[in-house]
Amino acid sequence: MTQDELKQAVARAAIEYVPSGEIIGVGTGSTANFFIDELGKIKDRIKGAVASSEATAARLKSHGIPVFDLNDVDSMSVYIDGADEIDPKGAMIKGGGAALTREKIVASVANKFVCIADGSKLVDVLGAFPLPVEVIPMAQAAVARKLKTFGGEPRLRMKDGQPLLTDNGCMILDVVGLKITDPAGLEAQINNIPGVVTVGLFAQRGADVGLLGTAEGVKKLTF
Ligand SMILES: O=C[C@H](O)[C@H](O)[C@H](O)COP(=O)(O)O
Repeated sequence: MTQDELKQAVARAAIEYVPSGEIIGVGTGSTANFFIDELGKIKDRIKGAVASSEATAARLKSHGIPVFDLNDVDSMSVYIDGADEIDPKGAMIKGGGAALTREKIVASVANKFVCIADGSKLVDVLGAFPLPVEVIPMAQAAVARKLKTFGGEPRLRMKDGQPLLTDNGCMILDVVGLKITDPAGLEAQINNIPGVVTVGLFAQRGADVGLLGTAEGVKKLTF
């Protein structure tokens, strides 16, 4: 099976977690995109969705799925999204697609986080994937100096020769070479650096369910 087929399989499996008549939270990225395409097939069953990025909002709308402003939604049963890495306790690295801040906000309002990913994303220890940190632009050099003290090498994410700007008008530092043995502790420490908007560690609020695509089928993990 190709990686895309594995992503499609978990996207289909996630439909089981979509409650009828409700608004759900929807993540960002290639796996989330496959999920949105599946959601489009059952769109009449749901009231709508809250999007974690402009790209996701556009894709939801292209399927005719109503997109709600988070400020108009008090709670959601479920948030469904991909991950760059997930560990055996459900802690994740996210933000490879630069959507980490809105993803963390929307996920925080949902009762259940369902992580959908191909099986290669399951790791024993987080950190082989560079850890994204969204920063206020005027603070990026100062934050980078602080991040070095954690033992990693921060690199400013670029696009077309310019620093990439997120949906929030901020920049991303990707921290290479971290071996993350205490994800929740590191999440708190990095979030505490002035100028950091969000760190792409989702450990204090990790996944509740993992649907992982493998050649043998979709494996379900509960955390
Ligand atoms: O910012 C992007 C998100 O955190 C994605 O959920 C993550 O990068 C995984 O993306 P993909 O499903 O494309 O591997």
